[in-house]
Amino acid sequence: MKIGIVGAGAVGGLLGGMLRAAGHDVLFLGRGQHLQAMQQNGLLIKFATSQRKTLRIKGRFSDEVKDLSDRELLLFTVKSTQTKEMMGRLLPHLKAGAIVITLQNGVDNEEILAQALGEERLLSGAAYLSAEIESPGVIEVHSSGLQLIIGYLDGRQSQDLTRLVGLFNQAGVHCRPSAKIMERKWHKLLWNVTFNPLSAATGETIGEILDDAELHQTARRVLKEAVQVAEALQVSVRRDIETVVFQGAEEARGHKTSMLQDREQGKPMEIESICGYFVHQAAQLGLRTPTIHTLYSILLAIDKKRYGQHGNKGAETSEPD
Ligand SMILES: NC(=O)C1=CN([C@@H]2O[C@H](COP(=O)(O)OP(=O)(O)OC[C@H]3O[C@@H](n4cnc5c(N)ncnc54)[C@H](OP(=O)(O)O)[C@@H]3O)[C@@H](O)[C@H]2O)C=CC1
Ligand SMILES: CC(C)(CO)C(=O)C(=O)O
Repeated sequence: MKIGIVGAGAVGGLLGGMLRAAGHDVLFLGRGQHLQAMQQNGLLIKFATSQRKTLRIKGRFSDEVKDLSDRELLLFTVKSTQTKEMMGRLLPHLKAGAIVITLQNGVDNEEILAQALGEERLLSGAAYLSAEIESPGVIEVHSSGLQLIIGYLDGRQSQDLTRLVGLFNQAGVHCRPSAKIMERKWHKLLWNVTFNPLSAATGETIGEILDDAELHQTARRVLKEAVQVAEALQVSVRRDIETVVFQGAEEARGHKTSMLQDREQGKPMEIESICGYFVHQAAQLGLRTPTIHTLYSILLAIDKKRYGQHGNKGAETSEPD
């Protein structure tokens, strides 16, 4: 199958690399020094916790969106700050009938992508893995497992879905289908909103947040506010969500959230998708989310300092101060 990786960073590079290693024809779209390093030496994937310690991937690495025009499957893995712009650039080059899977965090990317593409060939996926670009051309994987749950937005079961699930499993990525993918994405988002903004604002790891009595209570307040918004939006939230989120956090004690990594690396943070989304929905629903709102203001102020008046929204084209 001809596969294209739209944003060959941590998630895209890792999953594309696994698919390439399984024998698929993969084209990686990237940019900057990371792309140059991949073009020169291939992509190196280091598994920090697994027996299979490294994987050297030789493939096609490009910064030209038009090179994706013969791809049958596209993994959409840019940060959510770049969703709209990237989809706008990709759309004119998409092969008729090509399938797109977004593996981004948050629940708002699907709306933007569906508006451009329609829902017929759009899937969403929840990626349970932890990876980062360690240095140009090198991706380090921190999680011991790589898990994906994928599905069509309307819950449709189809041969295409079965085929895609098989494709990932054959490549060593544990994948299962879901008829309720957006419910899954919401559950992941509830984890992300609980820890990502707080960690990015304070510089603390998950374990440090759990061990600090004040921050721990703040995280619990964030989750309560977020669940209130989710339920007002008719999302079916599991009853034991608090237990599940905080148990999951215990298992990720050493983890630096992607938002904190972005802050430390001078990259735009996914403030709107992870945090602003709740603030804006709450405002429309007439709900109060004071803890989330405070974190949102702090993160916006951080990005304003780094990127100027437009903050995160201007970050695609501005360099950090
Ligand atoms: N990392 C993780 O462990 C997990 C991440 N996620 C989610 O997955 C999504 C992707 O995250 P992640 O992989 O960490 O992000 P990365 O920043 O590592 O990867 C995105 C890549 O896309 C590149 N890119 C952006 N715009 C363009 C462009 N116009 N042309 C070419 N390349 C481009 C980026 O380059 P540049 O750096 O120059 O912008 C970067 O290399 C996010 O929504 C994240 O929340 C979900 C689960 C786990
Ligand atoms: C915790 C993790 C890595 C999910 O697996 C994540 O989504 C993040 O840090 O943003």
